[in-house]
Order: sequence, then C-alpha cells, then structure tokens
Amino acid sequence: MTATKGLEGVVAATSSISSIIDDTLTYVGYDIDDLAENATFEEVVFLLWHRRLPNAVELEDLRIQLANNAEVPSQVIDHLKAYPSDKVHPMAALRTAVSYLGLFDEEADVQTSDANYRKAIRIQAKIPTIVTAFSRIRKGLEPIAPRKDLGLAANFLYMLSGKEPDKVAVEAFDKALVLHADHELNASTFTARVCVATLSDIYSGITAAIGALKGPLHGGANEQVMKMLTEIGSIENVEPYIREKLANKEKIMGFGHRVYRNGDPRAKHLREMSEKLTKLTGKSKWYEISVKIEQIVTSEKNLPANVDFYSASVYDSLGIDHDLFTLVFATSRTSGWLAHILEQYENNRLIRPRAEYIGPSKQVYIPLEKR
Ligand SMILES: CC(=O)SCCNC(=O)CCNC(=O)[C@H](O)C(C)(C)COP(=O)(O)OP(=O)(O)OC[C@H]1O[C@@H](n2cnc3c(N)ncnc32)[C@H](O)[C@@H]1OP(=O)(O)O
Ligand SMILES: O=C([O-])CC(=O)C(=O)O
Repeated sequence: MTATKGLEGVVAATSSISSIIDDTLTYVGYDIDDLAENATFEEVVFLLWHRRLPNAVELEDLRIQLANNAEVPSQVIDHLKAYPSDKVHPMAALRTAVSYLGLFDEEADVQTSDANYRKAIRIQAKIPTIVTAFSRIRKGLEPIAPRKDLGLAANFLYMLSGKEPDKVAVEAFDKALVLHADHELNASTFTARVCVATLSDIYSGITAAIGALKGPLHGGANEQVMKMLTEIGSIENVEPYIREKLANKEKIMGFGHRVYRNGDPRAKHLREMSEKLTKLTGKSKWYEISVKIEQIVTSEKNLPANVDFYSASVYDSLGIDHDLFTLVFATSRTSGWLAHILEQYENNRLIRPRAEYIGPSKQVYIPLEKR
C-alpha cells in the first residue's frame, strides 16, 4: 500500500453535482460563467439539490420556504450571546451555533429523504441569520429578524447592517454566493461526506464541514488575503512585500489550487466585481494592490489567483468585517455541502480508506517499571 500525500488525484466518489474538467467548472453541467452572469443564488440552490433549474413557481416556492424558515430558536440567539465573542473566531462561533441549532430540530435524527430535504431548507435558511446575529451581538447590537419579502442575499445584508441594501450590493453579493456554492470534492465537502457516510446526521455533517472550511489553506484564505492587503497598505509596498514572502518560501494567500492548473474560472468574475465595487466605494486601492500582487505572483511562480483572492476586496467593499469573510463563503457553500450530503445518503457506503503504516514494527512490550 502506497499513500498519495493529500490524496492528490485520487477519485474518491461519484457525483452528479459539480465537475472540474480541464479547468472548467460546471454545476450540473452548466458552466459557471453562464450561471455567474444569469442565475440567482436561489436558482443555484435548487439546481444543486434537484439537478435541474427551477421554473418560476418552483423558484418562488423555494424563496418562500427559505424566508419562512430563516428565524432561529431564541435559545440559539441566547447561546450566541454567551460566547466570549472578543476572543473567538466567528467561524468557531458558527461551527458551535450550527451544532447547537441541531439540538432544537426534532427531525435531526430522522433519516428519510423527505426529512433530510426539510432539514436542508432549514439549515440553509438559518445560517445567514446566525452569521449576522453573531456579528451584531459582538458589537453590542441586537440581532435583526429576517424579512419574509427578501431573497437570501438581500436578507443577509439587511440583517447585517439593519439597512435596506442597495441593488448593486445585493446583486454583487448574490453573484459571490453563486460563485462559491459548490466545488466538487473540496476539503470541506469531502469532510461532510465522510461524516454522514457513517449515517450520522446532517447537522454533524455541516458542523464538520464548517470546521474544515475554517482553515487558511481552504476557505479561511479570503480573510488572510485582506490581512495581507492591509499589511501592504500601498501600491509601492507590494513589490518588496511579495518578493520577500516568495524569497522566504512563504505562501501568498489566494493563489494556487490543487485542481486548477491554468487558473480558477471564478477568479475573473470576482476580479471584475472588485474593480467595479472598489471604485464605487472609494476603495480602488485594494483592487490596484491586488492586481499588482497577481502580476508578480503569476510571473514569478506561475500561480494563478483562486476564488479567495479577489473575493476579499469584494466583501470589504460591501462593508463586511474581515473576519466574517469565511462565513460568507460558508453561507454559500452550505448549499453545496447539503447537496453532497443528500447525494451521499442516496447511495451510501462508509468512507474508510487505508493508511500506509510508516511507524516502527516488531516492538516488544516493556513493563512500566523498566521504562
Ligand atoms: C476555496 C479554496 O480552498 S481555494 C485555496 C485557498 N487557499 C489558499 O489560497 C492558500 C494558498 N495556497 C495554497 O496553500 C496551495 O496552493 C493550496 C493549499 C491551495 C493547494 O495546495 P497543494 O495542491 O497541496 O500544493 P502545495 O501546497 O503542495 O504547493 C505546491 C508548490 O507550489 C507552491 N505554492 C502553492 N501555493 C502557493 C502560494 N499560494 N504561494 C506560494 N507558493 C505556493 C508550494 O510552496 C509548493 O512549492 P514547492 O514544490 O517548491 O515546495
Ligand atoms: O476545490 C478546492 O480544493 C477548493 C476550492 O476552490 C473550493 O472549495 O471552492
């Protein structure tokens, strides 16, 4: 038995949800470029969960179901209020709150496909409420209840700020959600599938996935990108900062990818959005610094930007706190995690690979008093 480090190139599941072939990303066969330009997040959620686009009635029905299920039990809000919010990362708060939320779902351990679908709606609907409530609570503000007349993107921005979001912001946020919704067998989705393949419940699968997304090699990279942009601070500092990092063999956050070789197709959409939104908000500096970083890293290391790179300046332009960036990713990716969890349940087999043992062998037990 020979291990493949990081399971690179290992095909670990069949799936009909999304694919990456020759650097092209599709959701159920629809090119991400097509969806980014034309689809709303709710349409993508329906597509991932049903493997077809909804008609107008089905889409409105899903929007209503998500809106009707967006409130969270008061115990969850009280729980969020008890977190040491000045000390914990918001991803840890989200992970804990989603696990806690599961305690109030009477169907949490009911494993029929109808019950699993109902739970998928509830989880997708409630995550924006949890994220925005935590954000407000830690600032000493009261959470804002979700509105039934808004779509998921608009509701998220409304609950975050308490103000009716403008059309440009809602459209940009919705597009970001479309771009992040699913991505084949990435680390967090694989984690979710491994978890539920033991026939554990959906809340456990989503909680595990949030834990995996939190890391800076995966979803946590978008926050690190903003940290880097802030440290660089001005266009003149880009060159020395990046060259020093590369010379020290440090990773530049937001670059590289396990699967894409010639670039992440989502990055160009986020680059365009970053250019437009940073200009509108008087924060063009972040876009210009980002472009310069990209030029250097691409020419020096031949590493293209990934989805996390330009999403940082996009979220900053939308007024989102930097340590909430990965929670925005989680809000969107929950749709993909849920699609994969439902797919795993439909055709389940325990996921249990092997390890290549490289430790000592033929050891003889030494009694405690002789050690
Ligand atoms: C949504 C997402 O999860 S997208 C990815 C988000 N993560 C990041 O942006 C973090 C930065 N990027 C990385 O750490 C990596 O490119 C990953 C984790 C995305 C992919 O990792 P892997 O496929 O395991 O590649 P690995 O880390 O082995 O890198 C291969 C080589 O490229 C280099 N490399 C990879 N990414 C980077 C980077 N961002 N900056 C500098 N060098 C890099 C590595 O140092 C390594 O060089 P070496 O062969 O000389 O040692
Ligand atoms: O696929 C991956 O390894 C990481 C990624 O880009 C994603 O999850 O969107």
